[in-house]
Amino acid sequence: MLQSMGKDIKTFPLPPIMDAYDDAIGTAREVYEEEIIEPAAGDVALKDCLNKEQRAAYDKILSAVDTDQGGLFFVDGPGGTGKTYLYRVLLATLRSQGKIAVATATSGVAASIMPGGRTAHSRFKIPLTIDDDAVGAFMLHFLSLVYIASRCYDLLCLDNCPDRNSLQHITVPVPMERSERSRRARQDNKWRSRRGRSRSCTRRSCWTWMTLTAPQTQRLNWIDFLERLHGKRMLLMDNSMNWNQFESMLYARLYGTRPDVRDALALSDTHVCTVARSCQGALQELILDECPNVLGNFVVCLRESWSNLTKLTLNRIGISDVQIRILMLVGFDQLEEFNLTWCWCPLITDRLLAILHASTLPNVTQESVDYYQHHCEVEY
Ligand SMILES: Nc1ncnc2c1ncn2[C@@H]1O[C@H](COP(=O)(O)OP(=O)(O)OP(=O)(O)O)[C@@H](O)[C@H]1O
Repeated sequence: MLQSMGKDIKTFPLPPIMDAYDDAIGTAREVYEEEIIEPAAGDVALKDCLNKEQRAAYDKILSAVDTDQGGLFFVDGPGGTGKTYLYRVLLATLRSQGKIAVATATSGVAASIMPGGRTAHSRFKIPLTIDDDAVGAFMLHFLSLVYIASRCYDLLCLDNCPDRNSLQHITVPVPMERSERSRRARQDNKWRSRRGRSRSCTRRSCWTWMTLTAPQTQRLNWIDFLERLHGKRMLLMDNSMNWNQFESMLYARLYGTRPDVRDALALSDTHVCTVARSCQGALQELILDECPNVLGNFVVCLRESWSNLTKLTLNRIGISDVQIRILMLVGFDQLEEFNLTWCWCPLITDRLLAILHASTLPNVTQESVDYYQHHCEVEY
């Protein structure tokens, strides 16, 4: 057929692989690859041609990005009504402002018609072998929110979303207004603990608050993950039997040093606060003291084993004025126990967690994947 048109297969070579990424630049590959996409000047100008409905969607979505409020929008319409056109303009506008807009689609064909488009499976490293569409769809949205919340990306377009229902289960958290008290405290460069002691609060805004009680191998992967999300200050509550080993690895990974304090509450301003198994009383105090001052991006609560402490943590955070973007509870069946009306909270079960680890985290070991495959009985 090609020959009949005077062509040859050699006229259509594979696109060249241009991998200019270099670890040494210190930017994550996912961010680098999106940052280098140049918006076509013509695409930015297309915004003047948007029709009324497209313009309304464009304004609403851009406003959610510009005001830092976030949002989850489902753009629907019959074929040929201009959805991809809208994405094209949005992508170009944000990219021309130096923001990172990620164009993904669930099929290669759909991805190829968006500038810089990639399949979601490729972008988020979702394994193609996922057998349950609902899980796959949920993961797409979940990961997109994680990336956006982590400030890696400003906007994510997911064209040809396979499962609109999964969107209905997800609402995006609206960051809470910080109270006057916190603002004043920050201005004074002090905050007052429950017992009236004053401490410096200048760096508290970057706390990442985690409760980690997952198996050893998984825990290390979470550290990689959070590192990638630029979360540097962490409070780890841990009930690991292998506490010393874990703690050493954590410190070595983050700081190249070992902690001074072992098997004790070690709370300081030096980025990582660790709490050992034997210190539950101290931990309780810590929660009461520190939670009102957490302004981090994430609360990650894994497992039920410290249910009471987790509940205490959540209640403390709930009554404070925390700007929490994503709360994940893993393996908690009774969400109503918690006062969660203030926060977006998907329930991540073991199965989802296994996929998350297997697909997105670096250095996932076969051992950790096997662990979940053999121990996961709860289905999403
Ligand atoms: N406001 C507009 N001004 C001019 N052309 C437009 C406008 N909106 C869409 N188009 C054109 O209409 C055609 C169909 O638009 P588009 O591909 O965006 O539709 P779609 O809803 O994504 O379709 P599908 O669901 O089949 O993917 C394209 O050629 C596009 O350039």
